[in-house]
Amino acid sequence: MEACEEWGCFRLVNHEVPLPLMMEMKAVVGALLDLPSHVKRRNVDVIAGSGYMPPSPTNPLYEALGLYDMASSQAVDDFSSQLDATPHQREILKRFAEAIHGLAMDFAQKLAEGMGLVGYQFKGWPSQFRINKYSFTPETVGTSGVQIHTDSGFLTILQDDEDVGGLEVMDKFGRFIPVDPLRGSFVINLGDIAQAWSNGRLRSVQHRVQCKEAKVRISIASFLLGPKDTAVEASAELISSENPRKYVPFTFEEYRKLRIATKLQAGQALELLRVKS
Ligand SMILES: O=C(O)CCC(=O)C(=O)O
Ligand SMILES: [Fe+2]
Repeated sequence: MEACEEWGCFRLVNHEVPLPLMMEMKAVVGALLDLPSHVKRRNVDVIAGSGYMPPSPTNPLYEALGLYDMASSQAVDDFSSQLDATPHQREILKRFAEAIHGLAMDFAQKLAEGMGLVGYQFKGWPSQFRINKYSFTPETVGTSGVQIHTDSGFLTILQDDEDVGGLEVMDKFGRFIPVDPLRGSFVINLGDIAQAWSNGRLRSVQHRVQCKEAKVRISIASFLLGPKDTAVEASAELISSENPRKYVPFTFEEYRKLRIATKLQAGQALELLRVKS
């Protein structure tokens, strides 16, 4: 809880996702991202921005494939079919999605307990999954692979590249701190929804990816987004006269649209939803 409040992120070790599954998953996503562009383009958006993101003028070295909703075995199957995944690749994608969704649910539950909320339910919260490839070159060393942002959802389970570093998180004083790779572990990031849901107690961490060396870097980010149909709002237990409500209630969908429309990617969109005092 201290890490979640002070930093909005931490490295998770001693979890139950088997190392061989993590390594096989890394190999599978590497192979999928190596597919020809016309195949990757079949991975179309289910919600805005959820599908294939080809290299762009702003981020020529970055591309990503995505899947919404990883808690749905049908969606995992559809994703696999779009990319002509082999039976082995399908099996790995399925097992990984199940394991990570389970971990996200467990961790969310622990966070709720840590906040003193009894019986809070995250059931039905959708999750999205994005596999990122950064094709760094000698010329790009020192530049940004992904610009500074916060994650818009509740929490992110990131399997960062176990060899190639570059992830940096911002501390409370605005300094970027490198997060060195650690094989077999995950980085947990809290996002904007966690900050609103906790009435500002949990911190949505600003982070970016820098190119440190001329290598291919692959990361697997799984986002537990937010409630599907109900509003994001801090529970009554967290509100008091000394600690009044900080954000107006909003739905995840509204928030996503706000982030896209305003192009405010580093947490400033949430500030627009602050209760005016
Ligand atoms: O590639 C990484 O390590 C981080 C990616 C990231 O921040 C994201 O996909 O939101
Ligand atoms: Fe992120």
